[in-house]
Amino acid sequence: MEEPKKRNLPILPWMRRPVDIQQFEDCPLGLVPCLDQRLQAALEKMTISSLFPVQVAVWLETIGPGSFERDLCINSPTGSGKTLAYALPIVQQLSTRKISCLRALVVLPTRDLALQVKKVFDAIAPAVGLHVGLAVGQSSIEEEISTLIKKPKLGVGMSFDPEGFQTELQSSVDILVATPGRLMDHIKTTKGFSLRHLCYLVVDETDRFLREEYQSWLPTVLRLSCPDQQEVSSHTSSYYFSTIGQLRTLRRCGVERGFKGKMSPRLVKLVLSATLTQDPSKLSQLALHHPLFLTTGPKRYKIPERLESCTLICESKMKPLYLVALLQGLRGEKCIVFTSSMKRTRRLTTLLKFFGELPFKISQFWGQQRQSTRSKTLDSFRKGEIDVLISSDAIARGMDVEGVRNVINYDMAPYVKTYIHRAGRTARAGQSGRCFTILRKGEMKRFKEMLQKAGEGSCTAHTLPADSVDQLRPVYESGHLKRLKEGDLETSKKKGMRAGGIKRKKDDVDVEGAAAAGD
Ligand SMILES: Nc1ncnc2c1ncn2[C@@H]1O[C@H](COP(=O)(O)OP(=O)(O)OP(=O)(O)O)[C@@H](O)[C@H]1O
Repeated sequence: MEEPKKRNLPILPWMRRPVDIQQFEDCPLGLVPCLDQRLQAALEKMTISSLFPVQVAVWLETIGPGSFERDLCINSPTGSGKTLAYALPIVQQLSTRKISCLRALVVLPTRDLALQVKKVFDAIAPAVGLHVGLAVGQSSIEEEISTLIKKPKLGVGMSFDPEGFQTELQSSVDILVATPGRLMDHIKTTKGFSLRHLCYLVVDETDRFLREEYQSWLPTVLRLSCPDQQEVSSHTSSYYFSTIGQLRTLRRCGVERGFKGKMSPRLVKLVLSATLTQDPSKLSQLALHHPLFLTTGPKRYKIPERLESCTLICESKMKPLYLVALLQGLRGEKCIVFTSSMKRTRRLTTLLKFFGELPFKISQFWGQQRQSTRSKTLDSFRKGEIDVLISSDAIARGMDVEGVRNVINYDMAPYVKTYIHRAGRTARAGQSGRCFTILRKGEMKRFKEMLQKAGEGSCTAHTLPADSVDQLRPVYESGHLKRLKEGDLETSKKKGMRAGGIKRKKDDVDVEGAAAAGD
């Protein structure tokens, strides 16, 4: 797949002189200025003894002298601890709140990521009496509403009628972690769900969001979280915020926002990614207020310090054999193998199963599996019951699984951003890791160019033990491919019959693909 042609975009003035996160060092918890003792204890319970550089940098711009005065755009490598970088200051800041209402909204592109981020908030927020909610699809909306909205206490014989109680309904949660679709469902239909008290908006994996199909939630949230602007229609809001909104300065004040007679502090936004877009038109959708750019080093992208990039060259048809030989050599170390689509993920998993007894346990993960299946698979992978996870790009962004030692690109990443996010599933939190890419000879040049863009100057050519591939060859050539082809044929015949001869929908490239293409 060809990388889309680069447009020469002007660099926004505020992006030209960023804060370099590299100038910060790990900071022991005892030395973090103003850190609430209860939060320190909660962090220690998580076995965290010091803050990482990006967490220190963000802390200083929020709780420290920066005092949340500016919106923050944070570009920091995969696994560098961005989640806690925003969760900790928000929780500390809300710890003094008097009334429970929805004050912080964290939006993530996938359910799996939302679940993961909620766990981080759950580990610290209860320590200061805050409640965290979750709004994601593929779960019962009624159950979700019952966790998000407090029902009023009723007298004997009275029944609950949400219409009648609309103005009195209160949020049960102070912080909400959500995916855009379910968030919009609540905005449109849940009685008592209100964004008018919102103080903090976090857009994690920002560049995934600033794509067309995700755009509608953002203007809606911006409009509804600004109480005096609720009448601005969504049609006019993007113009409004890109012009008047940026010139207007709502003064921050230390009072609870949204209550009668008090000034409303503006909504503070934190946007983050390991591959933050620099495209002015995309960033303008966020209506950033006096933004401050925090980035790591002088280059646009940075991959983790202790990540080693390796290549393995072979002919296309030999890829399965090289993969099996490579996995055998890794001796059960936790690995994620990335393919280019859901279909290829299923196919490769089936193919590996034809090899019979292999010295590692495999499973598969792709975007359109049921949520319960995906969560179960991730859980088993985390627990070490699975050694090798074959996956589409559904897992490429943000997913944090401890102990992943290797990432293998069975299919080369189509874009530099995809490479960075896939590779970033290993070498997290200062650990070491390797990212292997299986390539055809002709792909080498393009791969090296991509590595350079990713800020990685070198890669190691990995060699397999001389006979490891040859040993697999006879059994593979005699039967596996043939059986897989027959299996494929059978499945498509059945599907064809079920669909009444209607052509099947094109098997898609899973979520990451198109997202990584732009800017
Ligand atoms: N201060 C810390 N000390 C030790 N471990 C930490 C600390 N902060 C975060 N971690 C751990 O580092 C890992 C990576 O953190 P996190 O998922 O927030 O990274 P990220 O920067 O968001 O990565 P990505 O860009 O891939 O989403 C997690 O396992 C987290 O528990």
